[in-house]
Amino acid sequence: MIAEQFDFIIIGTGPAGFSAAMTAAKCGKKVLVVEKEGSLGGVCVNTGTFPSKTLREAVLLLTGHLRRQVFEEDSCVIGTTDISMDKLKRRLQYVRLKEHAIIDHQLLRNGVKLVRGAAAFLDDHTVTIETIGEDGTLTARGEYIIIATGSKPRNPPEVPFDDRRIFDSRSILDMPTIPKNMIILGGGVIGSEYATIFAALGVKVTLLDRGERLLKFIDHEITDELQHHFPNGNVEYIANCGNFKIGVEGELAQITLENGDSYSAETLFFALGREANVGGLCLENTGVKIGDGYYITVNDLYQTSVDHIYAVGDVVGWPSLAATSIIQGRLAALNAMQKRSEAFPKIFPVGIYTIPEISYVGMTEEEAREKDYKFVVGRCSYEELPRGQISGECEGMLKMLVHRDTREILGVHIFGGGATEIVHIALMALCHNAKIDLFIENIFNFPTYSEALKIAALSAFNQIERDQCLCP
Ligand SMILES: Cc1cc2nc3c(=O)[nH]c(=O)nc-3n(C[C@H](O)[C@H](O)[C@H](O)COP(=O)(O)OP(=O)(O)OC[C@H]3O[C@@H](n4cnc5c(N)ncnc54)[C@H](O)[C@@H]3O)c2cc1C
Ligand SMILES: NC(=O)c1ccc[n+]([C@@H]2O[C@H](COP(=O)([O-])OP(=O)(O)OC[C@H]3O[C@@H](n4cnc5c(N)ncnc54)[C@H](O)[C@@H]3O)[C@@H](O)[C@H]2O)c1
Repeated sequence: MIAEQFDFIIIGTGPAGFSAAMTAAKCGKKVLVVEKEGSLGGVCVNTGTFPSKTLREAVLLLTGHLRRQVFEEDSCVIGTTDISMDKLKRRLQYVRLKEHAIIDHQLLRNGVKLVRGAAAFLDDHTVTIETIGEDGTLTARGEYIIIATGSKPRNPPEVPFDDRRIFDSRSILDMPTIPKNMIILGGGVIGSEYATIFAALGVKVTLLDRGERLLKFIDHEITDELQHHFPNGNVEYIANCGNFKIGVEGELAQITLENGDSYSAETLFFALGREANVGGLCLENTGVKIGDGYYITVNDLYQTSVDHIYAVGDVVGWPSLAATSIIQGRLAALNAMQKRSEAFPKIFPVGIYTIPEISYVGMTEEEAREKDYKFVVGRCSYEELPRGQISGECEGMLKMLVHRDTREILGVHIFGGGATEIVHIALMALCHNAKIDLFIENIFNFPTYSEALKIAALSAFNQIERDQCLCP
């Protein structure tokens, strides 16, 4: 069989693969994209980012979560309204289908060839594709190949997943009904986001983690705020859970901890991390090396150990975000074409879509202390923020870490409405080594959530001035 020749073969249509394909196609390259699933967009569109964020918005709308706070209405949801899993699933599917069509159309109009099927390497330049349709097995040769195969939930074999009582992040949204109670194992991003979403829906959630606190990597004051404001008080957090055994007892899922404590619920959601999709790629037919945790090893240009094979997105490990995968895909394609030299940004924001949401950029207070920085913390509470009062979002805060001598902003951490949007203003400030004066001297729309940045900057300014007066 003669293999068709391409400038680029890209394996996977998640954010990493899609962005690589578009970058190469816009530069006039002949591009083949291979996708093994029937639907385009990867975990991002089908089981991860899109569905979880769509569920969050749907739950906020249908339960009237904010409205209930503003008008002090009762919080009980299940059984009192027409919210059902079927209704939620219809909304998730509508958004997925819209996105599939957008991706399909954008690839088509940019001349990218799309083949649906599983790709595997024959050698360093050739892949075979077991197509889903009637085309059988195809072979293609690429001058460059970009692996963007993503990740899947890390599911240990001893956990009896049955997609009826015990679920992972792929299957949780296929639950037939909304349970009255749920155990979530894992206080990482997935566990914390879903815990607050289901809690807002009226589900009693028991959230277990082996760590002392949720979301260990974020500023501790922000996690404390999250734990104090769990929606409807419906989340019980159990820290330091230790080893566990998971089973089923009648119709209930059950988890027993090493200290003997046992918890049962209609649903158990296992959310303990993810692992790279490298199985089935036949990487042994290439010189591509796999490193710690089975992630593909890459250099700063996203080249694997074979110069013309690149890898991007979740398959290379941290930070494993849709946000960062998009830029990695672009960088790999640009580097292969030797177009221009851009580097992965040193500073980037993280958005966590709990209810209320969290976002941050830059150093945490704990990091600033460890590094012995001289800093002050400027704060703004949403209770005192006009926009917070008006919108009924009084649960929230913004803290700004500021260097005491230079007045440069070191980090911004936000918990509350608009957090994942306003963080980008802070990002721009950090990228330009801005001082708090930038926020103090410029005019912001009023009333806005962004004003929290101005108030926190003023609060930091006052502390610096006061300290300078005390110690001239
Ligand atoms: C529940 C959840 C919520 C999330 N929320 C967010 C969020 O809010 N914000 C954020 O930035 N990130 C979020 N993420 C992370 C984000 O979804 C991932 O970082 C992102 O999808 C990774 O993109 P990717 O292109 O590397 O891989 P993926 O999106 O996983 O896509 C990989 C694609 O490759 C295909 N593939 C695999 N092997 C082959 C093969 N051999 N041949 C052909 N095709 C193959 C797969 O079918 C898949 O379509 C979330 C993840 C989860 C699980
Ligand atoms: N908003 C976002 O950007 C977003 C949202 C969801 C997911 N994601 C991506 O998905 C990835 C995976 O998320 P995740 O939450 O599954 O993984 P994670 O690695 O973030 O969290 C896993 C959690 O499980 C805990 N844990 C691990 N082993 C344990 C054990 N044996 N017993 C008890 N607790 C244990 C860890 O302490 C950790 O808190 C994230 O790293 C992130 O990249 C991003």
